[in-house]
Amino acid sequence: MILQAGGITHYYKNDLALDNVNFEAKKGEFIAIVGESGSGKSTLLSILSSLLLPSKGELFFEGKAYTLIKDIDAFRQKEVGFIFQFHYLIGYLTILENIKLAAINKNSTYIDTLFEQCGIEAIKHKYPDEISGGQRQRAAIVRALVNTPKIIFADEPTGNLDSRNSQTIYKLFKTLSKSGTTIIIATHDRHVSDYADKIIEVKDGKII
Ligand SMILES: Nc1ncnc2c1ncn2[C@@H]1O[C@H](COP(=O)(O)OP(=O)(O)OP(=O)(O)O)[C@@H](O)[C@H]1O
Repeated sequence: MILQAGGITHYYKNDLALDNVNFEAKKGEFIAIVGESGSGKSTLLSILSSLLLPSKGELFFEGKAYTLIKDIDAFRQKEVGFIFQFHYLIGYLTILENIKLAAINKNSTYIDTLFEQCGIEAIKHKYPDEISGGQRQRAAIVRALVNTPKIIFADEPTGNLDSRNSQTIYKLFKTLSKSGTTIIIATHDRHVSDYADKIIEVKDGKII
């Protein structure tokens, strides 16, 4: 297992958002966390990705407890990648400059390969407001991949895309997972079941 979580419980002040959740992901697995609004998907994803500390529970990355990871900043920069509903690209920079900003290793050949893989090589010198929403989200995927993470976490990555663009993103996730990157996404979109290896449904803070 690349990621294991046990007994994850989370409270926001006194409100229970997650109740004793267990979760595991294998290398190269594409897992979708689905559920109604407010069910706890984002909270679970934030905890799994180390952005939020749970009130209770244990997390392990490649068998090592998160609490024992000495350099959590390096972990977030190198081992995992993040994609959000809003791409957070910087409007003053071209797509390529946005990617290079995030890249530890600025090797252009590797970055070009990612652009090709995500089908957006033609727009790399454009600015975010000159391209479509689907292209912006694919640029955010290139950025998430640039430091060769082992796991990609995506929170509502297709939340502002139409169904055609959503399918392109899911297909890309599927291809990435087949080449060994673990993909964990939170989404309302049940069409993801056509692509994901595993669907986890969250309801009222519990996995059902
Ligand atoms: N920062 C916060 N402070 C207080 N309560 C919160 C906070 N974030 C989430 N909650 C509450 O925790 C519960 C789970 O929220 P969460 O955002 O994880 O659900 P979700 O399934 O991702 O919802 P959505 O699909 O609408 O994003 C909800 O009851 C929500 O109101």
